Amino acid sequence: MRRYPGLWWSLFRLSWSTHRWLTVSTLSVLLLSVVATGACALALRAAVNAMVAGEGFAAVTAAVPAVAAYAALHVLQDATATCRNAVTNRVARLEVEPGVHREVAALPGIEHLERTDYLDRLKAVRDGGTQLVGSMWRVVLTFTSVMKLLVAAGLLGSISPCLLAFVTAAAVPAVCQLKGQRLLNDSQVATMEAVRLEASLAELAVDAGAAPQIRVSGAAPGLGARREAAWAEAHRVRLRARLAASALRLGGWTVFLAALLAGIVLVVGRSASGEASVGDVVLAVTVATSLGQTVQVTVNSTVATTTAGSVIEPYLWLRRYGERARECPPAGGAEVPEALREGIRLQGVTFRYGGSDHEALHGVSCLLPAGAVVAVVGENGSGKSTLVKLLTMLYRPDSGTVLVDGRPLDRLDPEEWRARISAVPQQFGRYPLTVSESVGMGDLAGMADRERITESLRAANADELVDSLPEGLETRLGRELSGVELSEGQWQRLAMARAAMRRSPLLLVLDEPTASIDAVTERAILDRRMTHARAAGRDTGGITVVVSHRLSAVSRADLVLVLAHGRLVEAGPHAELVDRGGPYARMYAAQANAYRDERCP
Ligand SMILES: Nc1ncnc2c1ncn2[C@@H]1O[C@H](COP(=O)(O)OP(=O)(O)OP(=O)(O)O)[C@@H](O)[C@H]1O
Repeated sequence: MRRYPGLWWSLFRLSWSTHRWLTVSTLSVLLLSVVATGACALALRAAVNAMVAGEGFAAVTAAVPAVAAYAALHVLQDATATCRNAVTNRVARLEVEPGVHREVAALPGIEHLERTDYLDRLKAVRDGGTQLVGSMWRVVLTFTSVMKLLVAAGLLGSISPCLLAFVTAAAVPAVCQLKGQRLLNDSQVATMEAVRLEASLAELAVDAGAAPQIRVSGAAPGLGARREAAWAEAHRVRLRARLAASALRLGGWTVFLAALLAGIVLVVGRSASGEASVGDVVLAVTVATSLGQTVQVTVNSTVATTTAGSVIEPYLWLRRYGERARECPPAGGAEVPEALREGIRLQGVTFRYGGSDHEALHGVSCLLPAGAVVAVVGENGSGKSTLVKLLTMLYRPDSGTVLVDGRPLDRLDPEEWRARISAVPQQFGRYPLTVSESVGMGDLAGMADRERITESLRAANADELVDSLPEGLETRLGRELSGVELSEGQWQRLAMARAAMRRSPLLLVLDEPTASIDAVTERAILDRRMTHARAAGRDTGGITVVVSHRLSAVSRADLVLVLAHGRLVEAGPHAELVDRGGPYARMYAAQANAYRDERCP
């Protein structure tokens, strides 16, 4: 909570600098409503006292401002809501939410996009801009409500100091409601995991990718039961908290109403004994009635402000995360070489994902020679993708160093390094664009170069695919926008073509680039890429790293790195590793036997 005032102040400044007139209007109507509250009660007292004294003209003179202030109060109530909503929505949608998206995109690496703690908070904040800015205006509203309470206290105190005790009673419902809200918040936090599980299982039930296996295995009832159990668990805890909060609220308002009644009885008694005027009675009733309303607004604003903690906390967390990420930018100072001479050297590279209990890579040391085609193989989870993520600077090693021709990778500017590399990641994007746009995105500078796009498609064996599409390069892709839907392997070929847009990268990473492609085409694509990579590598020393499970497809690589449980267990050319009879030879023999068995049952 200590950082909340700072956040509200920065949101107010943002509101002031971007939507000044709306901000001024909102503040003005809020302040006018405070003045109108006091003016209405005072004018009413004067009118009633004049009437009782038989002073007709004075009564009418006082009644006019009383009616005007009363009318103004109602108009201002609507105007406050309209102005507040308008400024809140504009600042949230036009400033805060786009700011969050910019911040996410500006963070170096992708670690944050794979961390559930980051993603959970991002989800809470992404569409919560209105709640965030609204919380700042709620604070302003609470201030004006407190000012109204002070005005009411002054007016009641002018009748009798005893009535000030009645104002104190107004705090009881506020405290009770806040306590109740805390119970509700705690119950939300306690059941967050069950709610998340319920939501994930609900999504899984309608996920097209998961549907075939769910149908075939008959898992739907089991998943449904698990989902219902998660929902019931969350519902039970939340219902109990809601009942307790309602009981507290009821208790608080009962105390307030009892005090209200006692206050009115007191003033009527004083009036009967001549210590107070009839106008005082009217004033007390008017103020007391509006006090109830003011207390309600104050309580609601305070509760809404504390509820906004569910957005404010994640927002502050994301900001701190961004600040910390920016505090340790790449040291810089080293330039990305024009061409590689030695290659990329890994020295004792160790890495563990945030929240994971084991190292994905442990003490990996090797040289990826300039101009070479390097295959990275190993069983599932052995660390292959992690290795290429470190090479593409999506993550940094926890210890150890990656040297690019002797220059520490983490001293290169990530943007400059990425401008000189190219990659087909394991999870490639399916861009819902036209074919030419989808491929051209591989190098924005070449987006308009049709020849280059066609060449890139040829390099990925995707030229025939494009010829078969209704509008060739201009065919829109993706089911979402009524475009043509491609098969997994066809999408993958487009991703390969995208990576081929950069002609001579210093590092080309192909992480299972052909996993969804049939074995014959895979061999053809990889052979073609390797030939191209070797030719390009001779000029620039560019290195090609291919991650694959099909060992026969990468047997032509210059160097094979074999990973097991995050460790480099073997390295060398294919033939040498086969002769050595170690883990690689065993994996290779097992795959060859399986292939033979398949062909000769
Ligand atoms: N985002 C992540 N958060 C936490 N742990 C992760 C994450 N990604 C991978 N891991 C873990 O790191 C280890 C290495 O994963 P990696 O993806 O590098 O393996 P891989 O060899 O590429 O596997 P596969 O052949 O299945 O693609 C695994 O134990 C995996 O569970």
